[in-house]
Amino acid sequence: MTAQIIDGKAFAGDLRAKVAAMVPAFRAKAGRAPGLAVVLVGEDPASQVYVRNKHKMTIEAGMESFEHRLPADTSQDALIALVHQLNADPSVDGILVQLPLPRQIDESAVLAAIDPDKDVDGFHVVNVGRLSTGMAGYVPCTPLGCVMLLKDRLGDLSGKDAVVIGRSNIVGKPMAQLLLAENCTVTVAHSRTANLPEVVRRADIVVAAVGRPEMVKGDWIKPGAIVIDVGINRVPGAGPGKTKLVGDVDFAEAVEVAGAITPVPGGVGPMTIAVLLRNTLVAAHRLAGVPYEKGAI
Ligand SMILES: NC(=O)C1=CN([C@@H]2O[C@H](COP(=O)(O)OP(=O)(O)OC[C@H]3O[C@@H](n4cnc5c(N)ncnc54)[C@H](OP(=O)(O)O)[C@@H]3O)[C@@H](O)[C@H]2O)C=CC1
Ligand SMILES: Nc1nc(=O)c2c([nH]1)NC[C@@H]1CN(c3ccc(C(=O)N[C@@H](CCC(=O)O)C(=O)O)cc3)C=[N+]21
Ligand SMILES: [Mg+2]
Repeated sequence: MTAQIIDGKAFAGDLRAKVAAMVPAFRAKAGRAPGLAVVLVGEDPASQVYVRNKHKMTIEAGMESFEHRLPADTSQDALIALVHQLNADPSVDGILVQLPLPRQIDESAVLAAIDPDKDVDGFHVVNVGRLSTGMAGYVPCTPLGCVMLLKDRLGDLSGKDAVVIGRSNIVGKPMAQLLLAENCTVTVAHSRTANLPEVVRRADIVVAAVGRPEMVKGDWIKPGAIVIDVGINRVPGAGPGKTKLVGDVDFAEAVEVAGAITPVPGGVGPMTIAVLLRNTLVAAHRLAGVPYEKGAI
């Protein structure tokens, strides 16, 4: 049996179309477009690609995109001053500071400076606390995108055994919180986990967010399990100087065992940007006082 391939790119395209379809009504009521500000510090090539894609898709959704590019030697105070300026700007509904930041800058200090009501990444401690206590708030885009794909495939997730590999603040931990909120039995694995293959073999749902190319092997997967591969790893490709993207899961092996699996590229990655636009639309409604039908998208 070969796994079904979960087409995150198509799902994300539908989600972006739904967001775009709601923008004209918002514009009519609020007298302005939703606005997303993206701040990039330094010249990391991968980050530049993501920021360019975000800008393009924000415009395509009918929203305003404000790009702020700062040099790699920017001070923490200067970055926080920009964040304060964006907090106060009524045309900005969402603020995203691209991570990772250069080493002279304390990430948590910058995230703490973002107005929680504009924190469309869901990284501010207030939104982290809201997620873990079941209050409404902004949920990190990548994990929320993963849950959307899982619910589309499985419907109700109640009672499923889920294993999340990775415990970062931006993927693993919020992923575990969301699965818990969906009534999964959640195990969070990490670099100190003993017998990782055995732990993964128990899971009906496997979410891999590790950053190690093709680490999760086919014989770690319970037959029929759903595999969500968050990993984005650039590795040498066919031919000199060529590179390709692979996930944290050995796709060729896992596809023979899993019930369904996300590919890399074309799986979770495109969902992240679509959810970012969705969160920005929600933020715009809240900040402008325009009612947003709960669960509209
Ligand atoms: N598709 C998307 O939109 C996004 C993709 N990503 C990708 O997801 C991956 C993870 O990102 P991120 O969470 O930021 O990464 P981090 O490096 O912040 O976290 C990696 C986690 O994996 C764990 N880990 C490392 N090695 C092992 C191992 N051998 N066995 C088990 N666990 C291990 C670490 O454990 P410990 O805590 O013990 O060190 C850590 O918790 C990356 O490939 C990244 O590029 C990230 C964000 C968005
Ligand atoms: N504040 C902040 N928020 C983030 O959400 C954030 C961040 N910082 N820093 C970096 C990570 C990574 N990330 C991705 C977004 C889209 C794709 C994506 O679209 N991937 C495509 C391929 C893209 C390519 O070809 O390189 C795909 O998987 O099909 C991947 C990764 C968001 N991140
Ligand atoms: Mg990190």
